[in-house]
Amino acid sequence: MAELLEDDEVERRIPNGWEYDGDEIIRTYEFDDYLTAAQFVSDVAEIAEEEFHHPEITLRYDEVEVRFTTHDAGGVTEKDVRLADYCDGEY
Ligand SMILES: C[C@H](O)[C@H](O)[C@H]1CNC2=NC(N)=NC(=O)C2=N1
Repeated sequence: MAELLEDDEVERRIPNGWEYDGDEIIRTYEFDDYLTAAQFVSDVAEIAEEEFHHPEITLRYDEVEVRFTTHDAGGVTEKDVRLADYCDGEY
């Protein structure tokens, strides 16, 4: 099972634009329209399935909120930080 990262390591490792609330890392991506936002959700879902590590995603009219935590470990691990990078790459 993936090891939990210490708080200071999470803060240091998460990409710009991501926040850490102690249990999850969160980023809200902004879009010009709903369908572009929905396509981003689809792109993230594909990566999540490939990596078998799934975020909580909230799709709104012109933004998408992505939340990662590792349920099996009860907090943030290397997997979450890595997937955050992948999401930024799709944006
Ligand atoms: C059984 C367990 O749910 C699976 O191993 C995977 C599926 N996707 C997952 N996604 C996330 N975010 N955390 C997990 O611990 C996780 N576990």
